Amino acid sequence: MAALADAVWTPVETAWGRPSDDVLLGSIAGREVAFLPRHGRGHGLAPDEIPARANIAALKALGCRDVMAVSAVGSFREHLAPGTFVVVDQYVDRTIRGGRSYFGDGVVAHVAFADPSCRCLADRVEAALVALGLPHQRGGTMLVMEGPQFSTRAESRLHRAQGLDVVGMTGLPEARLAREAELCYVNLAMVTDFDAWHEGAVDVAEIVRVLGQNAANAQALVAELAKSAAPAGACPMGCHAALDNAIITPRDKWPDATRARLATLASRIFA
Ligand SMILES: CSC[C@H]1O[C@H](OP(=O)(O)O)[C@H](O)[C@@H]1O
Ligand SMILES: Nc1ncnc2[nH]cnc12
Repeated sequence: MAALADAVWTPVETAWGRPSDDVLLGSIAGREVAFLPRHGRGHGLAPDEIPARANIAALKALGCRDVMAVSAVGSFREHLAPGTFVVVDQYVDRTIRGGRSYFGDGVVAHVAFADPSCRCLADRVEAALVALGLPHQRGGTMLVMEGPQFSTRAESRLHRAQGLDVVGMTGLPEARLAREAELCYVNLAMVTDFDAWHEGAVDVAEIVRVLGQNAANAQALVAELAKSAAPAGACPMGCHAALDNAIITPRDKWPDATRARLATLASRIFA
């Protein structure tokens, strides 16, 4: 992230443990920006080893309001060629990993997740893509698979026939947790390959090559997004009030330890 001024890698500890790595804190055009590599620097964490709860909790604790997640994805569509960006608006979950909620342990909550992406933040991401002239599609459904192996050809053909757009391994539970943490969240997926439905097979070397070719575009996009104005006050989509009407356990039944942990995530309710 060359655009990040005065950048410092900063350790963060959360009630859900340490995030994937230290967080790079800096600023772009006077706006504070935090960057967290979800696989860690050097890519030492497999998709199911990513501490997603700690990652989102760390960003929340640092005062982040908007989270743009960037993911490398395979494409199920002929027109979504490598190098294309997709502003993801829906997900289909094929993961089996745990750690998908901050709730439980005596405090039960069910947040709405019908519209998993923040439309206001997606508007700003789209505007940045347009400003930079980058190939993109606004909206698209990401299939999140467990991995770490890529899909079989049969799985890939099935998911393509189901009308899904892209496939990745990390978009969930991240988006679920961002909603519970009352953050605005959108995933910007960068297509690195046609998945196995296409000829040939997916190959990490090819993915890394395409990522390398498009890293400058992704960085320029983050810089452009940071320059765009966030709406003043609470998110009009309600992201900052996601826990209103979601908690079913009465306050007087909340165990102290759980309440204290949740207070680090949503102090307006649990502090
Ligand atoms: C390097 S290919 C597989 C790997 O790439 C994607 O990572 P991310 O979502 O963090 O960009 C995919 O989900 C897999 O984890
Ligand atoms: N084809 C693919 N399947 C799953 N995750 C991916 N990340 C990048 N390409 C992928």
